[in-house]
Amino acid sequence: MTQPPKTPLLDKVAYPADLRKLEDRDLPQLAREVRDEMIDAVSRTGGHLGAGLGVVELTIAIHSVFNTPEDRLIFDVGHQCYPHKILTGRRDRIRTLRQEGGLSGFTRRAESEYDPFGAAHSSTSISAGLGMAVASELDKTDRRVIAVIGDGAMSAGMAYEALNNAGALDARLIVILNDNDMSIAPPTGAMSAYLARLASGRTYMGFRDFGKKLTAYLGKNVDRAITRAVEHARGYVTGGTMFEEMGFYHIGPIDGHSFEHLLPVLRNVRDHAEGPVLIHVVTQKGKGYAPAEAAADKYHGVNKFDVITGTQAKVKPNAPSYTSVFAETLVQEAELDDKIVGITAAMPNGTGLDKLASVFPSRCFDVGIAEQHAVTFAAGLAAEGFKPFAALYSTFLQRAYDQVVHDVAIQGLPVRFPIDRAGFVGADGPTHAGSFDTTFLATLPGFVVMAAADEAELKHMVRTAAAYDAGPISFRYPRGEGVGVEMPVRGEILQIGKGRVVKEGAKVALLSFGTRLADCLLAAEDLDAAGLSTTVADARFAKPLDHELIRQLARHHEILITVEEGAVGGFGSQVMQFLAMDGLLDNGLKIRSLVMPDVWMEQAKPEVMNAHAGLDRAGIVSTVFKALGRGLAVGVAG
Ligand SMILES: Cc1ncc(C[n+]2csc(CCOP(=O)(O)OP(=O)(O)O)c2C)c(N)n1
Ligand SMILES: CC(=O)[C@@H](O)[C@H](O)COP(=O)(O)O
Ligand SMILES: [Mg+2]
Repeated sequence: MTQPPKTPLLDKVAYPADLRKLEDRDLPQLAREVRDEMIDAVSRTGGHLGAGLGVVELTIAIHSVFNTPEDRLIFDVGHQCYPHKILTGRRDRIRTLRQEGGLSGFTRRAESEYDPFGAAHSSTSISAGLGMAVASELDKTDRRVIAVIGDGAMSAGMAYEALNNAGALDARLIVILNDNDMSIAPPTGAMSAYLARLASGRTYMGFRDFGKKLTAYLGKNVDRAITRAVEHARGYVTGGTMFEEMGFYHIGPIDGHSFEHLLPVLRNVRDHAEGPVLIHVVTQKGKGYAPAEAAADKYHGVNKFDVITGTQAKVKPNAPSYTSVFAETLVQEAELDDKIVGITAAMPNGTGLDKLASVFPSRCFDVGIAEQHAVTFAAGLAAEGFKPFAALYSTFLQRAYDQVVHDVAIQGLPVRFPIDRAGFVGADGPTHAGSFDTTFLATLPGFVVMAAADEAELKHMVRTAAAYDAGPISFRYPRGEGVGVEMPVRGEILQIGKGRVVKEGAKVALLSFGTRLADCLLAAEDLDAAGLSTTVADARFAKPLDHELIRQLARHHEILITVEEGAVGGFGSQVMQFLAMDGLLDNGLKIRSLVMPDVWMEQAKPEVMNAHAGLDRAGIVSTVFKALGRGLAVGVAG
């Protein structure tokens, strides 16, 4: 491990107020030191590296020019905010990023007054900023609001809804479009191509001169149409037509790594802008760290790494990851069925759909950060007889809920929903936990909702989903590696609504939905050893439920425990509702539902989060003992 870098200038800058005492000529040195500090910190913690490296100068320039935190600075997604955290009183904890008990990897209101709006999901900054700008006008304060949004985040519909509204309201909002020509993967879509044209066809302008000219044109009482015509005639403004037509004053492209470009523009905008302004800033993801600059993904998200070589720590997996099993099985099925197509919302690598794209490029679609569109696009394909797999992370599927309900479920369209990152995801914390999918899907009439207990089950579920044409169907699986079970050459088609008994017992029944099955089996060992003969069943389906199986478990056991890595309202609630309506609760059955607790659980390793949630072996055993009114037996896990 290398020593932390020497940072003499940064050592004098704990807060933006310190930064504002520096001369402009000191800022490049400060930027070098912030970069060194960030690289060192992330090399120890892992996390989002490339995006933060790309906005070091921009972050310094904004804090230097604007009066944060009184002026509001909002980072879209928030994964690029590490330099901001270093400069806003959190440097002493920067090496706790994303660790249990440490700093969040995103902006969070609870963490600092310099984080006026929390994020982690993309494309919310312009809306939130507009709300704040309007609040400032209503409150008659003289506050500036700055939203920094990436070119990837600009692919989401919500960003355009906000631009549309901001232009109409003529609010005093400053949008900085941080264009590094990258999303997590290379960006896709017509908008990305448009930005690339704006950025590449022009040279950066002479900004000292430009800054002076800008002054005259930014006031509220200025007729922007005349101003624009004059500017175009004089060549002060290049491109940007689309933003201008939406009512924004568009400046750029400007070099986001040059303080000479950034400072005069930001100062002019601060002092003179009255209406909405969009500054198109061009940056390089991974800037200033050679291994990141050279990497195809620009080190978007990294494990711990060696600072000298850039080599990331690799943990040797014991089993294939769920994502890779899904991806390989989908390719296998797609080879046999040309109606299968894949859809990702800007997560080709994370969902494994890059594998499908490499084999069948014309049958795999990266639609950008556009989950709502992804789902309705899939619905359109399904309506025409295709078999779309809309592969989304559980947390991002939340954004497309009305599309799931209105465009897919009500019409009974056979869209397949592979749901990755279901359950606790670890370092990304509560914004990314896959908590709610079972709850919000199993409540929809006609939906088939599955969860894989291990990687072989996942293979069966991919095949089952491919074969199922009667309506929407989903299957969830977690982040990380599988259990290490033997894998079938090809998945089986599961009978819809049928679970399986994995281990027979007589007194206690553990009914698992998803990958908690492994802990149920371990808990059963402890319970058997304590004289409590335990049955373990894998429900496979939260909808339709296996009524026969549940009846059998309820009738022949004293206690029934459901276990799932999801929020209340999901599988356990479905089971409870069935038991209640079937009269099976009337005969003294002891039933407990183990779910994620009703709090926003902070980041930690997933196994730690499961233990805190009482969803691990010890938690299951302890629930059984409590239900039976017994203390924990000595020697039993816990
Ligand atoms: C709604 C939503 N979908 C997907 C993601 C995953 N995601 C995080 S960052 C990112 C790329 C963002 O690209 P950009 O805004 O250009 O920022 P950059 O990393 O290039 O700085 C994606 C797809 C997300 N955070 N939120
Ligand atoms: C910021 C963001 O939303 C993504 O970068 C996310 O952190 C990726 O998560 P995985 O590492 O689970 O793919
Ligand atoms: Mg980008």
